[in-house]
Amino acid sequence: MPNTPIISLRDADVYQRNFLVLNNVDFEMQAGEFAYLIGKTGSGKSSLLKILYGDLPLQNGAGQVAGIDLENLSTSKIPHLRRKLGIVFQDFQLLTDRTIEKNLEFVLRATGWKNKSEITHRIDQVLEDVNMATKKHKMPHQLSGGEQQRIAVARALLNQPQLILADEPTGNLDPETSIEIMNLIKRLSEENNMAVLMATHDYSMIRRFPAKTFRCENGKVLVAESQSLFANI
Ligand SMILES: Nc1ncnc2c1ncn2[C@@H]1O[C@H](COP(=O)(O)OP(=O)(O)OP(=O)(O)O)[C@@H](O)[C@H]1O
Repeated sequence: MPNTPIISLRDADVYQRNFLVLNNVDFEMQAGEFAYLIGKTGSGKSSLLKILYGDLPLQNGAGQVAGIDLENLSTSKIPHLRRKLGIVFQDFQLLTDRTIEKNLEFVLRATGWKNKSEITHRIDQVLEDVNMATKKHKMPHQLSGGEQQRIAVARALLNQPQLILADEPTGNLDPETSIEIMNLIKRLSEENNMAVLMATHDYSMIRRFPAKTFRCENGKVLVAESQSLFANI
């Protein structure tokens, strides 16, 4: 549907157990848009992302992600939501006991893929997308942090999502590798018209790759004014 936002929240409350982390959140992102999510430690960035990928329930308010309603999202609907998203974490979260190929195959099978040759083909495609085709048979521990994050990005791409949610994806990487990963995510977002919402503490990345920036502050999510972003650094 044209002009349907990829993410919308209306008057949404975000709880961690009984603790109200964010309240009356109105938030919207359009297809293909790239945006940052900033805010102090504990301000609610991860909690907001968790609402969007169905890891926390939306208790009050309305919301949809990639056309799926977040209100009353039943456990059985969560896999459907997750197939429409790619998620990238700070700590990569690869399965350490199997090769890169088997890591990717695991996700495809868990999301309903059955045909062996289609699985192999899709794995080769995403590894090509992140320039990691030669690492297919390696174990995660044989790769550098930056390479492991590339594989995590490839894993996020498997089901051709319209949206990537990234929680501090450069948080464990050195500055040079962080730039590489940012270039990769930016390129993939542009090539595939894929929206990206990236939580980060890394203002040097925002400075280098400027984009719309939301800030979690005092229980609210606001669009950050660009001139105030770098006032303190
Ligand atoms: N599992 C949990 N149970 C109870 N409270 C939690 C839980 N996880 C987070 N919180 C609380 O919710 C609030 C928001 O946490 P959240 O992890 O969303 O912040 P954040 O902005 O992502 O922080 P950081 O930058 O440190 O990752 C914090 O006060 C935190 O203590």
